[in-house]
Amino acid sequence: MPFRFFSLPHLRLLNSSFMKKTITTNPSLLLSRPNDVFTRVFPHKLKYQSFSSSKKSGLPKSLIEDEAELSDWVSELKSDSFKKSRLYSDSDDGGNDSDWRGKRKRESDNRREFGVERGRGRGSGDSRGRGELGRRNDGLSKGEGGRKSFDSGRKGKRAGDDGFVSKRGGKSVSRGLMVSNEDEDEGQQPVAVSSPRSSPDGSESYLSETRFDQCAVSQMSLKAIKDAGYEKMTVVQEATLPVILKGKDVLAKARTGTGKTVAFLLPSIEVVVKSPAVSRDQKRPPIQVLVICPTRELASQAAMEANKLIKYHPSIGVQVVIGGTRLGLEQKRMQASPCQILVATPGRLKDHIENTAGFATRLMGVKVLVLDEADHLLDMGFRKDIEKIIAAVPKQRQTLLFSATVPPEVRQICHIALKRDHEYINTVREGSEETHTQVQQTHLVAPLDKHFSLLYALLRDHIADDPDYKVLVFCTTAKVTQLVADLLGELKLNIREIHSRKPQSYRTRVSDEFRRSKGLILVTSDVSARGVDYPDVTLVIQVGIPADKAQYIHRLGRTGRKGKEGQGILLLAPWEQFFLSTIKDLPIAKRELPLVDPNTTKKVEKALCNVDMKNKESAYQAWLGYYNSNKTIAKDKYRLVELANEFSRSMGLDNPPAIPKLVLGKMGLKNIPGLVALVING
Ligand SMILES: Nc1ncnc2c1ncn2[C@@H]1O[C@H](COP(=O)(O)OP(=O)(O)OP(=O)(O)O)[C@@H](O)[C@H]1O
Repeated sequence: MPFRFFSLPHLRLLNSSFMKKTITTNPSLLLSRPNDVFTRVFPHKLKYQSFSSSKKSGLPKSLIEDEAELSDWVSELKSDSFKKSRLYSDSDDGGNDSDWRGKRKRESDNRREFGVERGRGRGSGDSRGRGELGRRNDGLSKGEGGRKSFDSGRKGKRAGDDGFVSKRGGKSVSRGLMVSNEDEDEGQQPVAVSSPRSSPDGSESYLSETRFDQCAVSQMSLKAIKDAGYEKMTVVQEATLPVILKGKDVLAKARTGTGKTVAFLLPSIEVVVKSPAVSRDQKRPPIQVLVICPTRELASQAAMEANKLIKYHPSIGVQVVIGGTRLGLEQKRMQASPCQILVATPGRLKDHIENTAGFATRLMGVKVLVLDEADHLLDMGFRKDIEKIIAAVPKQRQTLLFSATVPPEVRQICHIALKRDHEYINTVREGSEETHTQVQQTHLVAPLDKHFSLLYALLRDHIADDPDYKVLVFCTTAKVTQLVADLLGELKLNIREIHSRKPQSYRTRVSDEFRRSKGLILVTSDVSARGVDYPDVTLVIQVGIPADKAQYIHRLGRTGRKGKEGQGILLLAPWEQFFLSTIKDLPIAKRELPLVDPNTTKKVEKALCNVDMKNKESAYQAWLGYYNSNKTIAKDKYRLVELANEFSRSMGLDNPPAIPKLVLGKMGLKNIPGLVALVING
C-alpha cells in the first residue's frame, strides 16, 4: 500500500494565544486546526512498515493451528528482537503452562523464565496470618527539591474520591490537551480540545467540568452512567467522546486510573444502539464491538464495566472470552446468549477464530475494534496475534487505541490498526509527568542480599503506619513472585499471590478478594501491572527493574487512581541503578535505607529456610532468564552469572541450583563459569 506516514515527534503545547482563542470559543470540547501550528508539528516522515512484510516465520498465517503454536511462532520471531530491546514480564494472555522443551511453552516464559517445570503445585497459600507491626522508619532522603516528606498529610486523604475536584478546586489553569492527526497532506494537526484543571499544588484533576448528559449519548446509557455513580466526565472521556462519536479512529493517551475504559466503551455501545436491532431468531448475530485486553483480569474487568453501561439496553449482550477456561464452555455460552460486544484476550480470541463454528463470520460484523493497553498489544509479544485479529475483522471499521503510555515506537506502528486520518488525543500535558503528582515515588538502592529483609521492613513499616493498608508487590517473573509470596507468608504477613502460573479460577478469586479488601498485600507478577482497577491501593513496591519505563508507570498506576493519594517504592540493586536514567523525567526521590535490625534479618533468614527448595530453584532459573534478556545486564554473561549466584545466596543457598543444559544453551549461557549444568538423560 502506498501509504506515507509522518511521525509526530513530540506534541507541543500550542501557543498561548491559540489556546486562549480555542478555549474561549468553546469552553467544553473543541477541535480546530490552524495550519500554522500544523506545519511545525509534523516535520519527519515515517516509513510505512507493512506488517505483512515483517519477518517471515516460516509459517503461513493460515496454518497457525492454535494458541500454543502461534506462541512458538511468535517466539521464533522474537528470539532476534527481544534481546535487542527490553525485558518482558508476566503480563501476557497466558496459555497452558508447559515445558520449555515442549512445543507448547508459553511465549512469555520463553522470553524470561526458561522454566523446565510445569505448573508445579504448591499450596495456594490463600490465607496467611496477619503480620506483626514494627517500628516505622520512612527515611526519605532530604533535599529532594522541596518534595513533601514521604507521608506528610497522606493519612485520611484517600477517602476523598469524589471530592477530589472540589477539594483541590483552586483556579483553573488553561492548558491544552493535544489532538493530532498524522497525515500532513490532509492538513490536520494537534489541536487543543480541552483544559483539565490544575489545583494550587500543581496536581491535575482527573475529572472535567463536563457532565455526561451534555453529550450525545442515548438516554438509556445516561441512566446507566448515573446508576454507576458517574456524573462528570473524566478528562480523557471529555476529550475523546465527541471525536469517537463522530466515527473517527482515535489513539488516546491518559494517565492511569482516569477512566479510559468508559471512554472507549460508552461510544462503542452507542454504535450498537444505533445499529439495526438483531432478530431474536438470529443464532449467531454479528459481533459489532470487539475489545482486546492483554490480560484475563483486565478483560473480565472491562466486560464488567460494559455490563454496567448496558444495564438499560436489554437487547445488547456482552461476553468475555479469556484463556485459562475451557473453550467449549465459552462456545456454549456464546451460543446460549449471543452478544454484540465481545471482550477478549488475544490468544483465546484467536482460538475461537480458528475453532468455533461461525465465529469468524460473526467477526465480520465488527464496527468498532478497541485495543486497550494498545502499546502493550502492539509490542512484539502480541503483535502477530493482533495482526491476525485485525485481518479477521472488516477493514471498514472504527478503531480505538487507549493506553497510559504511548512510546514513540508505538506511534510508529499504530497504523497497522488505525486509519491514516486517526486522531491522537494526548491528555498528558506537555512537560508534565506521565505519573500522578499525588503519588509519592521513591527508589531505594541496596545490595541484593539485603532485598528480602528490606522488603519485609518496608512492608512492616507501612502496615504500622496505615491500618487500611493495601499493597501490591511487583516481582520480575511468575516464579520469583511465588518465592517472594512464600517468604512473606512464612513471615506471617497477610498476603495473596497472583501470576500466570496460577489457575484462572484462583486468579479470579484472588483478584476479586483483593479488590474488595483492605489490610492485604498482593504479591504479583506483571499480570497485575496494567489496567487492573483495585481501589484504594496505598503502596506499590517494585522489586527489581521493570521491563521498561512504560511498565514502571503502569505498575505504579495501581495506586493513586481517581485522584487518590498513594506511594510507590522501587527497590533496586546497585547494578540496576542504570534503570533510573530511563525514568529520570519522573519525580522519584531517593529514599534512605530503612534500619533493619539484626533480629529482623535473622527472622527473614529463618523464614527463607522454610521456603520450599524447588521454589528457590525455579526462582533462580527464572531470575537468570529475566536478567539475561536485559541488554545492559546480559552484555557481560560472566557478570550476569555472578549476579544470579548473588541472588541464589540471598535465598540462603550455599550453591546455585543446577539448570538443565538445554536451557542454558537456549539462554546462550553454556560453559559460563559459576553455572551448574544439569544433564537430563532420555
Ligand atoms: N466519569 C467518571 N467519574 C467517576 N469515576 C469514573 C468515571 N469514569 C470511570 N470511573 C472510574 O474510574 C476508575 C478507573 O477507571 P479505569 O480503570 O477505566 O482507568 P484507566 O484509565 O483505564 O486506568 P489504567 O490506565 O490503569 O488502565 C474505575 O473505578 C471507574 O469505574
